[in-house]
Amino acid sequence: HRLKNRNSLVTNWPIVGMLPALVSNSDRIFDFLTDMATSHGGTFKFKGPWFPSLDFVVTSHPLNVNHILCRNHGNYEKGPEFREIFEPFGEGIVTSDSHVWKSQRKVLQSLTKNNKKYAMYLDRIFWKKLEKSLIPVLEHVMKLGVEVDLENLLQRFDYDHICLLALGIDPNTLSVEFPNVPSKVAFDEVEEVLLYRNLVPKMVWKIQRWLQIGEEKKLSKGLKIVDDFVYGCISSRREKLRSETTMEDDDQFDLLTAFMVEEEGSEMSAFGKSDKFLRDTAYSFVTAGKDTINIGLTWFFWLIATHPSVGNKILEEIKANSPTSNDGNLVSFSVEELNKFVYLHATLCETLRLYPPVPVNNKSSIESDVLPSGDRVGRNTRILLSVYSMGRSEEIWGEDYLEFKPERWISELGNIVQKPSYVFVPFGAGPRVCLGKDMSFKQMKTVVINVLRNYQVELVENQTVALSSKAIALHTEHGLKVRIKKRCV
Ligand code: HEM
Repeated sequence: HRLKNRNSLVTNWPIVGMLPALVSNSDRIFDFLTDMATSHGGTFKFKGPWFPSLDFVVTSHPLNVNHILCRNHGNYEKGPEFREIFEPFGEGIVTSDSHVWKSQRKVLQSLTKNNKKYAMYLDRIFWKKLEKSLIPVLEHVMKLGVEVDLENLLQRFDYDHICLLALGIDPNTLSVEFPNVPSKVAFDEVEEVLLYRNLVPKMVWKIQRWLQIGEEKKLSKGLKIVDDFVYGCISSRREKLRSETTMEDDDQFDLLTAFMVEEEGSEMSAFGKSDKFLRDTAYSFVTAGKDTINIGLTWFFWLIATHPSVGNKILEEIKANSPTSNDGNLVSFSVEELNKFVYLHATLCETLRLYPPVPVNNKSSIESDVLPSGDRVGRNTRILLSVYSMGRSEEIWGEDYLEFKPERWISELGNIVQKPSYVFVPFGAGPRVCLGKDMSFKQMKTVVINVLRNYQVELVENQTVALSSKAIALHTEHGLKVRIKKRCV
């Protein structure tokens, strides 16, 4: 075995396979995947125990990623194993495949891209949350002079916003009291257990589920709370729409309402509208959107605080493109106006390169295939596209790949350098690319501009800001402690 494994960073042991290496690296899992992929030319085959199988392929090779996400995407799906682990998602878009995914995608795409009512509602609720929750809470902690966990604050902002967007209800988790709202706590707990299911052999979590012990007991409890919350929103929305002959609150156009009010025969009503369908769609949407923007922003604020010259350039850009008098009012920009913030856009891309909120994109092959790297994958093989490793690849980004350098995104003419979609994939690529991409950029920019115009965000000294090992998304381990001070202009 020593001889066989002499060129590999991990040993493939009899019976247990490479599991010991995975377990001993579980606190640095994304770096472990990066080490594995890099030392094997970008693609690595992980051998799990003999039984039950835990084999997977991890790749960060751009041509393989392009092949899987775009060129031969028909052969790669989320797969039955992924759906089994993420069974709380039901038939929602995030876990579904084939015709179920196609019809959901068509409907959600037409809603998010072409529906004016939805776009207006989206802007309105985002603005309301910014003006009435985020800024007042920042103002409050500034006046008290206390430290605050910026990640926690931004998470609450995202959760309230995505619930308003999908379910039409504001759980109000972002307020000066920082309340522990049961639905949010439960959503987070469910996610933790799903990560656990990813890391242990199927047999283990299935036995725990059958006996209702350990993590699986936590999952059942959490899911009950989440389901009560989501089904509650569905029935109160139905009730409200039934009791109104004309839609009183015509501005309310959340996801649920959109499904309930669309004319028969339109794409949105084509599904039928069972409560279970609405629950699965809304659940997927909330989960896809609740912990992405805030992760991007958390790492952004950390990176600019640790690279003050970058922060100063962003401030100059904000000053150059904003109304001259800063009277403390918030400023809103159209997408076209936001395009002028080239350095800010570059800094956000650089942040997402090094800290992609979704660090690993899961796929599964349908038929066996040969990847462009020459690696063969069998039928029904689990494949992890390591987006995190791609962002830290010397081959893709050059020898300064570990440096935080927004300039790499700006051309000599001062425009954004468009990277091929398969080397920069924090939002995925191809037919399954993220449906919230444009909205995310718009919201991240608007939050940054309004926060930085009015406040200095200072890191609390002597804290360790590290990647979390307990989440599917790229959270920090202990949060991001900051102090907020008024910006003097
Ligand atoms: C920085 C922010 C975000 C990042 C980095 C991100 C990233 C991703 C990634 C990697 C995927 C998986 C693509 C695949 O399966 O190949 C995805 C899918 C998706 N995202 Fe996002 N996302 C973000 C924000 C959002 C927001 C705010 C929403 C909702 C409003 C959203 C809605 C979705 C949906 C519905 C899908 C499923 C698409 C499908 O399977 O067809 N995302 N996103």
